[in-house]
Amino acid sequence: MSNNNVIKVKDLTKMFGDFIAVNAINFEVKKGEIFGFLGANGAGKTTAIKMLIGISHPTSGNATIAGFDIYKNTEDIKKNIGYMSQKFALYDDLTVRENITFFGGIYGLSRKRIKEKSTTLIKELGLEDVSKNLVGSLPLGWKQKIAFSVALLHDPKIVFLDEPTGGVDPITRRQFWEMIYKAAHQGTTIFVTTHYMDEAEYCDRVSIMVNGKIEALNTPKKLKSQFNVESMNDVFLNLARG
Ligand SMILES: Nc1ncnc2c1ncn2[C@@H]1O[C@H](COP(=O)(O)OP(=O)(O)OP(=O)(O)O)[C@@H](O)[C@H]1O
Repeated sequence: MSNNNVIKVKDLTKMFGDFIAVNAINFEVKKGEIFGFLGANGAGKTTAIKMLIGISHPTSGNATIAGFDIYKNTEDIKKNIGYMSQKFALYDDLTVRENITFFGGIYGLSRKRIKEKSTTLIKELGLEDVSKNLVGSLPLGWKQKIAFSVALLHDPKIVFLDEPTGGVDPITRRQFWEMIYKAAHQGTTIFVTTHYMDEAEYCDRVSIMVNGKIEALNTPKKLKSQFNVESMNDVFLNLARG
């Protein structure tokens, strides 16, 4: 195993009673890689992510995140990762700047650093005119772009994105992915779930989970050639149909 692998997962399993939600999954993710974690609804993606970020205890198996053990080093994991999802991102009743300040505080950044980061971030996102507006008043796509930047505030080694672009229009999704590429280019590892197959094409490698198991894992190009199809959508349909 190379030291370049910032996520290492070995036989990771989660059971709820007799039901196996995540069934002995294995994979590794490299520094700066964009890793797509795909699967139909209920395949086990969120359950797996919860174990990887140290908020759910596995039934069995192992994993390390940025070198930290998911059983023993959950606090270190939290300091070294960012997280955002479609369901939880920012506080609607705080302004853009207040959200940045709030999350910066949670991540342990100094007041000075928070101020610097807010100014740069608001400028980079072109949000100068709305920085004092409540986040709840902004379009969903803007919120998700701000939420992604906020998830990167503390310069995490890995960022976990659970359906970050759900419900966002195609143009804004494309802009969101430009932000993902930029972060990955700067060395941040991106672990992303999505139901949009065009987004699967943007990933360096993609795993596809079916009923708790990883049934395929490779680059989009190799997956398409393996299944002898033209698109990731067809790869996905082949696997989901079983
Ligand atoms: N706390 C729980 N107790 C019992 N079953 C659970 C629990 N959490 C998840 N499950 C079940 O585990 C399976 C996997 O759920 P999970 O949320 O991980 O899927 P998912 O791939 O993230 O789906 P989606 O794309 O809909 O978010 C589902 O059948 C779900 O009902």
